[in-house]
Amino acid sequence: MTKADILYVNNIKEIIEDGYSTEDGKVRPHYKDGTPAHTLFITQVYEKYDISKGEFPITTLRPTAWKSGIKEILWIYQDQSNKLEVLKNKYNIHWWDDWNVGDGTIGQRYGATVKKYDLMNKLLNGIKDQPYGRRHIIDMYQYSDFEETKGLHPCAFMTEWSVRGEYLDVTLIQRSNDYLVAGHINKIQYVALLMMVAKATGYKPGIFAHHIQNLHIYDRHISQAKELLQRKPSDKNPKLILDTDKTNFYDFTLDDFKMVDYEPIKPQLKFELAI
Ligand SMILES: Nc1nc(=O)c2c([nH]1)NC[C@@H]1CN(c3ccc(C(=O)N[C@@H](CCC(=O)O)C(=O)O)cc3)CN21
Ligand SMILES: O=c1ccn([C@H]2C[C@H](O)[C@@H](COP(=O)(O)O)O2)c(=O)[nH]1
Repeated sequence: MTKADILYVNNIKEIIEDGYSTEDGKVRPHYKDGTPAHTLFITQVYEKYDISKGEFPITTLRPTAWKSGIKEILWIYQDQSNKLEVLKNKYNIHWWDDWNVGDGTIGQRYGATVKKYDLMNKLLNGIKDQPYGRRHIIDMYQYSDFEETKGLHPCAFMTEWSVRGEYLDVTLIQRSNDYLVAGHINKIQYVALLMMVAKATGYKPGIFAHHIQNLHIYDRHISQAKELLQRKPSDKNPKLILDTDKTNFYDFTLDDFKMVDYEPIKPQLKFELAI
């Protein structure tokens, strides 16, 4: 059982047993049939994985769409796009379709924000020019962007980066996390980003930390959560590897990544999305 599996099971148990229910109030998301999508949630969850010591945040209790997750990261930070057409045609990902704001985009959000403020280049140049700087931050939570267009506010919205000798560490700050639909994917995505930024700036991937303000399970996902608690994890310790000589951040592709020792428990679970 990996560290990730232990934390995954503990968080699911804590949410089911001690989570606070939103049923006493109004909520924004709803299911396709119009029913409000309530959650059980816990707050201020913090996890730390030392990638340089072989720790890796992937659960083996279910398959994780890690390839699609990495492709979404390329869409945000390399293409710096908010266009669903790019996500579909270039990467064959459809999971943002329900958040089309009406013009084929997800609004002035995520990749469009990275582009508007040139956040990725500022980060890469900042780390190269002043390694021990304490201002290496990407912040996609921009209120002026929210006023510009409709759209879901970014969930995994901020990263803070630190050089520590030969290592690069990152903290992902996430305001809201749909634990069973995206929780497992979000972590892999940002380890992949850590690996790419580290390679592009000449460091080794160090510590990945993740702070989640509101970690929730939707009411229509509770039976799947209980099913996960019944499963026995794999005895393997999977790892993601970025295996390439490339050093230009914008040249990395999915094919440069390999997942080794990955034998997740099947079958995959199905979820009704809260929109
Ligand atoms: N309620 C909610 N949860 C989310 O996780 C979420 C949103 N809304 N809104 C925007 C995006 C869309 N996200 C999604 C939506 C669906 C899948 C999903 O269905 N994943 C399946 C299929 C993977 C595949 O296509 O390969 C999975 O097995 O992980 C994943 C992330 C993450 N975000
Ligand atoms: O990368 C992502 C994107 C979205 N989510 C989830 C978290 C919430 O369940 C919804 C967003 O709803 P809000 O009411 O805006 O919080 O999407 C995620 O977990 N990861």
